[in-house]
Amino acid sequence: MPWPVGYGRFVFDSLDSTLSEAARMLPTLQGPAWILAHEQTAARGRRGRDWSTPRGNFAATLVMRRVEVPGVAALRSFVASLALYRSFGAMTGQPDAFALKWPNDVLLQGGKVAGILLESVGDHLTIGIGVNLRHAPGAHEVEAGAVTPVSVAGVLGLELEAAPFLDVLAAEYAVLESQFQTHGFAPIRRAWLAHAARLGEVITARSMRDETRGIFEDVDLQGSLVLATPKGRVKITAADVFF
Ligand SMILES: O=C(O)CCCC[C@@H]1SC[C@@H]2NC(=O)N[C@@H]21
Repeated sequence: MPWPVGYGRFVFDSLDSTLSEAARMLPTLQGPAWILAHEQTAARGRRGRDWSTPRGNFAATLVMRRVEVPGVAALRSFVASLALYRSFGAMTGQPDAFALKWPNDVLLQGGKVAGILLESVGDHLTIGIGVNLRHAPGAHEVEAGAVTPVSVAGVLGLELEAAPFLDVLAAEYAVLESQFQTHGFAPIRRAWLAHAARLGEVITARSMRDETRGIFEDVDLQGSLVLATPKGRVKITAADVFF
């Protein structure tokens, strides 16, 4: 797939974090850009957690100017996770092995294979993407009850390389980004839901403050998780989901 027109591409051997490098590079960038590192020494995950990137895994950040209000810009986590889903399908030939977990994890045969962290830097948005291509942390390294981490190599026996993975992901992302800009979130949401894990099943959403258990009914047009609970429909804007 050709590299998408208008996007920068920067590849580093080792960085503290591609998110941090994106923030440092911002003043020099002319347009949206992808920043890849073959190793990260101080990577961060969602909710202040660490993220491990040994060599062989994929770590990249897409940085772009934020033109919408923050709530709309944050919907790009769905654009990015859908692009990841499509890239996995294209690179492995096994799309049905993958599923999407709200808000933006990708699962491979039920285990977490990729995560996304969105950050705002002034009027820019950075979308950090980590994929366990070769290595996955041990189950004891993640929160109790969390989905077990897995790698593409461990589950499918395929040894994918980070740079070609970036080329496919950047192309898939650019197609979806232009769809998002033209048609808004609705088609992205529909496509995302078509690959959602545990839709129609009972799940638990846990935030810093509370825990809600209910049937995973929908993701609304604001990207909120909609659970049907004994007390009625509950919309959740930020939480971790447990199965
Ligand atoms: O907690 C999660 O699931 C999100 C993990 C995001 C990790 C990626 S790796 C590339 C980018 N750089 C970072 O420091 N974090 C993100």
